[in-house]
Amino acid sequence: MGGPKKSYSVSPGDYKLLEEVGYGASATVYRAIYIPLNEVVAVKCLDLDRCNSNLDDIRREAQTMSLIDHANVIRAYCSFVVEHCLWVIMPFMAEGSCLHLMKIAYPDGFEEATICCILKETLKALEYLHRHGHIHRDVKAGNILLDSNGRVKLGDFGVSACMFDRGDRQRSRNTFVGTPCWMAPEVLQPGSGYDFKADIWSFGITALELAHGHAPFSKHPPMKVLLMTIQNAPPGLDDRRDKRFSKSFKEMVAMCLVKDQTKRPTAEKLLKHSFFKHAKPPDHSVKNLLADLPPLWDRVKALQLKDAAQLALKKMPSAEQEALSQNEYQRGVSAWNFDVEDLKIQASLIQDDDDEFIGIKDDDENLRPFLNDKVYELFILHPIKYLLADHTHEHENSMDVDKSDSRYLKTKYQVTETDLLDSSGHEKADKYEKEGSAIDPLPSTSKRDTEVSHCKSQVGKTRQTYSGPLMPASVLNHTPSERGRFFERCEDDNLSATEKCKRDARKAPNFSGPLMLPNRASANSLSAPIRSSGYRDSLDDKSKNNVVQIKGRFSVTSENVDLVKDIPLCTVSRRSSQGSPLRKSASVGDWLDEQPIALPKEFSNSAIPASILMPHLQNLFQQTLLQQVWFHGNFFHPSYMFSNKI
Ligand SMILES: Nc1ncnc2c1ncn2[C@@H]1O[C@H](COP(=O)(O)OP(=O)(O)OP(=O)(O)O)[C@@H](O)[C@H]1O
Repeated sequence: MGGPKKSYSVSPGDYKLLEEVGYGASATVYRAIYIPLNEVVAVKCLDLDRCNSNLDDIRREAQTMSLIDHANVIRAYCSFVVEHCLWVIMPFMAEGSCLHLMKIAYPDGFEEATICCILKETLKALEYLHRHGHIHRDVKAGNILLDSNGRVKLGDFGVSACMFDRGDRQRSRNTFVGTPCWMAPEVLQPGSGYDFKADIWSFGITALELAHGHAPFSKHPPMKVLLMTIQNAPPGLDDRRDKRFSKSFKEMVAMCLVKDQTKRPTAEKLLKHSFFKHAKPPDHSVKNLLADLPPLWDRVKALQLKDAAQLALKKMPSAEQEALSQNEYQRGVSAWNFDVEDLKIQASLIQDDDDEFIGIKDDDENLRPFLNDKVYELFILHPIKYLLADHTHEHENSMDVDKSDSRYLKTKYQVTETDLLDSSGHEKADKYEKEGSAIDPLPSTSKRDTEVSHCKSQVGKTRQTYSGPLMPASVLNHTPSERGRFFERCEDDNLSATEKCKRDARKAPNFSGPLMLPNRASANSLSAPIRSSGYRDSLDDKSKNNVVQIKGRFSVTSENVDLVKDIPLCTVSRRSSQGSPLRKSASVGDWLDEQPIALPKEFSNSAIPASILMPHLQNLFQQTLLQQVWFHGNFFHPSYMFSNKI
């Protein structure tokens, strides 16, 4: 928009990669200089090793992204393949995502005026995308990006959706991408198709995320999130709990979070809602949020550190973890227990909205026994305070940190798992419980110092939370050798940025991003109508009949979807809860052939019994995990995964 478009070369040598400014399930994002124009850009390095897609398809998808032309949507300047990566060159959004901003400085969410402004800009982006036939499919605070002027753009459009797909084009159009907490019920539910209204649901969830600092159900394991989305009443702003928000905000959110997608408003209509009438311009209200924050890359490192600490906790042997997380285990919400009976228990434990608040602080709270109070407060609860402080004398009691604390804070980010955890976490937990106070930090050792100096930001890239990731048991229940492998991935300062990028692309997978659920080909059957208007006419007649989804200019159809062919079957067989054998294919289609999942009419959206939902959801998970097994080949061996109760 506005002015002639600059052109950007497709030569990697023209880009100098600088700091890492973001990471997601499929990509690492760097700040970079485009040397010919001496301009700062963002380079998103997508890992091609993990998708096995046809490169032409991926390129075409990226080109589609480059045609996007709207002030509120991130546009790709160009894209090209560099060894194992697809590099997507984009405008650099210097303040990163709203999610990062909340995590670092606004853990309880933003004020209403700010939320209103961010949401309005996001809605304009959605209105544009929908009008042009795109479904974003991953609307969330993590994909709402801010620049230094407070401008708001919706990012992560298009490419990531295709990155996880495998094989031919038709098949790739039959894969759903999303992140559990933000996924609309119809997307998860057997027997229903979905369309652009799924974005409106995600938009409503994003509104709650911006209001509270986290998405509803975000601390629950993905399986439970799926169940809650389908079975519970829609989340919303509560009159009692959310007194600080206006009636019109609450009403607007409620309109988005209607389970029946046909009753949700379009983006265009929503823009006319009274809530958005008095939205302030972003350079006013959003820019204020950004004052006095450290540079994005420092924030990202701080968050990686926090994630690493949380991950370190989760990597503890199960007995130790159990000692710390008795409550969680008792509630049946341990992350990766896929036993159907257990899942039924989990479902029966889902009672009311308050449930989501039980777990909100779990991750942070779980770290408490292992950290000195001040370290805990600085690093975990208020990382921004630490970032903003003068660390020149951090070894000398700056910020009132004891000398013993500063062993953990040697330099800003040089803290490893070893620093954060006692070698005997269990003992520490016991001691903590007995004494009811924080435990003194471990003495620093030379070995630890060596590890510290070698491991920096890499650890954070395997972040894992309950809200987003699908993390197989094999990841959580690490064997010693896997733990070793994890911490092998240390920063080598001698690597050039380009080498770093290439190296990152080969890293172990990160499951913390979007959940990819195979689209249900039979469920989204020929009869599944596209409920959208406006862009349907652009589809040819043949595809109209079989449309299950529209993605970009491309329609998703159910014909020619041969999901079984050329996808290896896993050797392990398994039974559904009804006792029918499920074939272990990476596709969903063959399973669907054997196990039609259309539900009897009497089961309304919110009243599907767990006994019916469980096999379905279990299957979705299973398929997703199988996808991951297939993608990552040697890294996760199916037999290992299935031996872990999946
Ligand atoms: N153009 C940009 N400028 C600055 N930061 C960016 C830019 N694009 C992405 N980021 C940062 O990088 C993070 C990851 O990017 P992105 O969401 O595109 O990756 P992904 O692997 O597709 O993520 P996801 O897990 O959401 O699918 C974002 O959350 C954001 O913080």
